[in-house]
Amino acid sequence: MAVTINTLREYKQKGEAFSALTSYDATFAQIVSEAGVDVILIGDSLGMVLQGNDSTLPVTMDEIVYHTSCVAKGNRGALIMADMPFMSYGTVEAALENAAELMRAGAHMVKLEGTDWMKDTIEALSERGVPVCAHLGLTPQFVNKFGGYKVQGRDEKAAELMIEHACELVEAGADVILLECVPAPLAARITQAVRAPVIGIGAGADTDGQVLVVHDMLGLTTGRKPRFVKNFLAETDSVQNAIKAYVEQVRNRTFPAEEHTFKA
Ligand SMILES: Nc1nc(=O)c2c([nH]1)NC[C@@H]1CN(c3ccc(C(=O)N[C@@H](CCC(=O)O)C(=O)O)cc3)CN21
Ligand SMILES: CC(C)C(=O)C(=O)O
Ligand SMILES: [Mg+2]
Repeated sequence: MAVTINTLREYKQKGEAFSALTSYDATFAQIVSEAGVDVILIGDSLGMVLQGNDSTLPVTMDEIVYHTSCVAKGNRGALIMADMPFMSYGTVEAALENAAELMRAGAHMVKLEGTDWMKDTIEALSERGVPVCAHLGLTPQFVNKFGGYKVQGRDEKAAELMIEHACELVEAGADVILLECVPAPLAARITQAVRAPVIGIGAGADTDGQVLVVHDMLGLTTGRKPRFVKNFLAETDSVQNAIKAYVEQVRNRTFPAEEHTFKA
C-alpha cells in the first residue's frame, strides 16, 4: 500500500515512529522505498552532496524537478516530498507556479522553509490541492541570516516563538512539520502541540518521524559530521541492510540516541 498523508497521520495517532530519507535518483528511490522508508525527500541538500556547493542556495527549480522525476520512476510506494529551492516561494504566485511544476514531476508534497510569513503561501497551496511540509528550526536556506548552521530555539523566547509558528502554519494548512537542529525537549513540545505529524533531524527521539540525508547514514559525510548523523552501514554489510537497520531503529526509537541529540 502506498504511503499517503493519511498513513503519516495514523502513525502519529498510534505513536509509531516513521522514517524518511533523501534520494535524488531512481536507484536510491527504489532501494529506499523497498526497505520500508515511508517518505522520500528530494532535498535541496543535493546542492551540497551532489553539486559540491557550500550551501543549498544555488539549487534551481529545474534541478529539483529533474531529480524529482528520477525519484518518481524508482519509487515503490513511498510518499514523495520535494524541497522548494531558495526563493522559489518568495511570493504566493511564484510558490503556486513552482509547486505545480514539482507536483507534475511526481511529488506528492512540497517542503518550504520559514516561519509565520509563509501562512498565506501555505494556505494558497493547501486550498489548491498541494500538501505542504513546513520546515522550521535550522532552515539551511537562512544560513546567511543565522551566520552558520546553528541549533535554533535554545532560549525560552525563541522556543515559545517556534511553538507559536508551528501551530500557526498547521492552522494555515501545513500537513507536516519538519524540525531541524532544535533541542529535544522543544521538539517534543511542538510534536505534542500540533495535530500534524512532525519529522525531526537533530531534534531528538520524541518527534513522530525521523529524516536523514541518505549519504550521511551510509557514512558518506564529507567535512565535519553533524551531531545527528549516524553511519548505519558500519553495522552491516550492504546499503540495503543499512537502510533496513535505519528503518528498524527509528521504529523502535533506538535512533536517535542521546549522542545524536541536542539538549536544552
Ligand atoms: N550531508 C548533508 N547533511 C545534512 O544534514 C545537510 C546537508 N548535507 N546540507 C543541507 C543541510 C545543512 N545541514 C547542517 C549542516 C551542519 C550542521 C552542524 O554542523 N551543526 C552543528 C550544531 C552547532 C550548534 O551547536 O549550534 C553540530 O554539531 O551538529 C547542521 C546541519 C543539514 N543539511
Ligand atoms: C536535511 C533535510 C531535512 C533537507 O531539507 C534536505 O535534505 O535538503
Ligand atoms: Mg532541504
